[in-house]
Amino acid sequence: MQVEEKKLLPKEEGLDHSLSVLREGYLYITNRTIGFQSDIFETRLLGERAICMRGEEAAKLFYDNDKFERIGAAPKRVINTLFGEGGVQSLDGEEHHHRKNMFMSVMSTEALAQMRTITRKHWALAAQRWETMPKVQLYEEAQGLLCRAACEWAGVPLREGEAQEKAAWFGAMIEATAAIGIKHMKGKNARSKTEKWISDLVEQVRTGEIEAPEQSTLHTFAMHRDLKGELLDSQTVAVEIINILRPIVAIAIYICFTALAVIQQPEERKKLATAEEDYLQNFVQEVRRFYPFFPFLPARPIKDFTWQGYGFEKGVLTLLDLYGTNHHPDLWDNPEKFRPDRFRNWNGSPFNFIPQGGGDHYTGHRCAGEWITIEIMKESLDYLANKMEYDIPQQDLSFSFHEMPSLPHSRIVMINVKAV
Ligand code: HEM
Repeated sequence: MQVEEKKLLPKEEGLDHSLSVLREGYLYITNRTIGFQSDIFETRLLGERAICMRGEEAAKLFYDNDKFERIGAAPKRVINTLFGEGGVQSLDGEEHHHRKNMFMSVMSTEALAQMRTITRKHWALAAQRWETMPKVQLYEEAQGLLCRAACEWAGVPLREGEAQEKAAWFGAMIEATAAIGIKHMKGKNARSKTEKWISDLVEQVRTGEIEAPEQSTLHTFAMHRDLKGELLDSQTVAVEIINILRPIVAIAIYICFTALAVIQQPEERKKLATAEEDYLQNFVQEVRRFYPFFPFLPARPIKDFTWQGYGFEKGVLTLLDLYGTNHHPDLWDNPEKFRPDRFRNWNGSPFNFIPQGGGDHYTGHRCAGEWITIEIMKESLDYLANKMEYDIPQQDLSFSFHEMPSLPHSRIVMINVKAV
C-alpha cells in the first residue's frame, strides 16, 4: 500500500507569537499569508501549536461539522467575559443543534420586522433628544439606544433611567474580549451583575411573577427544554439571553463604522438619498465586509485528516481568519476600496463573506443574529444618511487594527444635530 506524502505547512519559527497577535491584531494572519504566499500556515499561540488559515476553501473546511468542534477552543478569558459559561458557542453536535434552534426560533421574519420598527422608534426618540445636546458621542448614545431596543424586543423589562447603566455593562463585556488588567476585570464584573439581573427575571417568568410576551426571547428561552425535556438552569438561560442582548448593543460599533463611511464616502452617501432598500442593504453589507470587527475564530479537529495535502491532527488549535477572508484579493476585486455596488453581483456564498461567521445559521455556529444585525444597521444608516442633519467637528476618526474590537478613536462626535 502506498503511504500518502503530506505537504509541510509553511511555519512561523519561534516559541510563541501571541504578542504579535496583540500587536498586529486583525492583520496578524493576513500579514503572514502574504509573507508565506500561502493561505495556510503553522505557528505557536498561547503556548500551543496552531494552524491559521483564510479564504473560501478554508472556511468550507472550518465549518465542516464532521471535522471540527468548538469545545475547548475558545480561551477561558473570552468565555469569562464575552460568551459566558455553558453558552451555545461552546456546544457541539446534537446539543448545539437543539440549542441553536432555540435562538433561530426568535428570528422569524415577523420578529425581524418588529425589530426594525422598534429600532426606528428609538432612533426617532434619540434624534429628538440629541437636538437639545451641544455634543453627541455616537458610540455611547448608540449603545443606550440599542440597549432599549434590545430589551423591548426581547421582552426584558427595563425601567426608564436603567438603560445607560445596563448598556455600560454590555459595553464592558464587549470591550473586555482581548483586554488584560482592569478592562478584563470590568468585563468579568459586568458579566456577573448582568447574569444575576437576567437570571432573577427568568425565575420570575417561571413563577408567573412577571409576564413576558409568548414569542419573546425572555419567555422562549425561560421555557426552553433541553434534549432530556428539562428546563435549563436559570444561570444558563441568563447566559443565552445575554447572548442576544449583548451583541445587539455591540452593533453600536457597526453604527460608528457606518457613520464613518457616510462621512468619508460622500458619493456613496448620495446614492442613499432615496432610501431604496437595495442601496441600504449593499451599503450595510460593505460596512460589514470592509471594517474590522471579529478578527478570527478558533476550533479544533475532531480527528486526524488531510486537507489539500496538509495534515491536521486531532485537537490542534485552528484559526479561521474572518477579516482576511473578507479582504482576500482572490475573492474581492480591489478589496481595500469601499464599494457597496460590489454586492449587486455577489454570489451569496456562505463561505466568502463571513464577518459574522460562515456556513449555515441552523446547523453550524454561524451568528444567530446576522439577519437582525442587518435590519438594525439599515435603519441606522437611513438615519445617519437621510433622517438627520449634523456637523462633524474636527476629531480623530482613525481606527486601529490592533485594538480588538476596533472603533473610530473619537467614537464619532456630532454637533448641531437636527432630526429631518
Ligand atoms: C454586532 C455585530 C455582530 C457580529 C460582528 C457578530 C459576529 C459573530 C461571530 C463571528 C460569531 C461566531 C460564528 C462562529 O463561531 O462560527 C457569532 C456567533 C453568534 N452570534 Fe453574533 N455577531 C453580531 C451580532 C449578533 C447579534 C445581534 C446576535 C443576537 C441577536 C448575535 C448572536 C450570536 C450567537 C447566539 C452566536 C453563537 C452561534 C453559535 O455558536 O451557534 N450576534 N457572531
